[in-house]
Amino acid sequence: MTRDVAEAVLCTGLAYSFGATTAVDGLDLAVREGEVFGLLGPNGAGKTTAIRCMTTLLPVPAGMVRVFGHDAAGDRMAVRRLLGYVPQQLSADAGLTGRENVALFARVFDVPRRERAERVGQALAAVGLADAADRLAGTYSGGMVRRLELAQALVSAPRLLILDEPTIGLDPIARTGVWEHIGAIRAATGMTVLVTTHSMDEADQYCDRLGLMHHGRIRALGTPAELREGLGARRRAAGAAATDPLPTLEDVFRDVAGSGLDESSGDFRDVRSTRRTARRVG
Ligand SMILES: Nc1ncnc2c1ncn2[C@@H]1O[C@H](COP(=O)(O)OP(=O)(O)OP(=O)(O)O)[C@@H](O)[C@H]1O
Repeated sequence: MTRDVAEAVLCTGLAYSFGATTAVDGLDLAVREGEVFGLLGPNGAGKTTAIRCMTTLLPVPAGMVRVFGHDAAGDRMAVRRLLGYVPQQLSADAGLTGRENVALFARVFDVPRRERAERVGQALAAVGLADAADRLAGTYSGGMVRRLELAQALVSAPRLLILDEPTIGLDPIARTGVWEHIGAIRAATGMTVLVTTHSMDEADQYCDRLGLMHHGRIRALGTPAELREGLGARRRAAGAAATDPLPTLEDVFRDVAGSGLDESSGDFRDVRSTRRTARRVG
């Protein structure tokens, strides 16, 4: 047990299938306490399914997932108390104000009644929504909705924040805003962050370490620089000139995922994702 405690998340041979479809296929992963860990991978790689297992939303056998040493199967409530989760799907209610949305989560997560109003105010301030707190969420821009969802996840003061594609569908300024708030909150609290993203630029800029998933498993793991340099070294060993430019993260991604980027099934999923986002922010 003590060996695992420094790890915010430890997945050991994590496997999950939907009927005949294997979504996660023996995932081994350790997310270290305090880091921002990015989970990358083409559409259908199994990222969301893996995350849903970590959050206990999908049931897994004992021993496959531990969160700060607590087993996701045997100790579900302890795991849930430790984490905040921002799913891809809209979790804010357009008919409530920002403050009411966050207060709802405070109640659900058992924030003590006496502390609730203060904690809700703090969470809204932490994501830059103090001034807009009493407006209906239906009047918010896409970036504000995402930050509101961040506040909902933060109100229970989680040690681990899990975000599934937090910037999808947002313009560049709103994206930067979301990341800056995540960075500031993490600096203030030491919280661990696990994030999925399709943006190589964001992964490079904001994540301490990355895991590239393909067909349900981690295929490459390291800091963005380690991943780029590793591919560069393999290319030189295979005959590339030493003067060739260093590979980009996108090159690393293509090297790992190969045809996964071009699968026609990915296009449909992409479109579905984008539509989902358009609906959320519309
Ligand atoms: N509820 C479900 N029922 C059946 N199959 C599912 C379900 N959810 C996911 N899958 C399948 O499991 C596999 C992994 O999907 P998952 O959503 O975990 O991938 P992902 O890496 O998160 O993809 P994306 O980047 O598009 O979000 C895919 O083949 C997908 O079609």
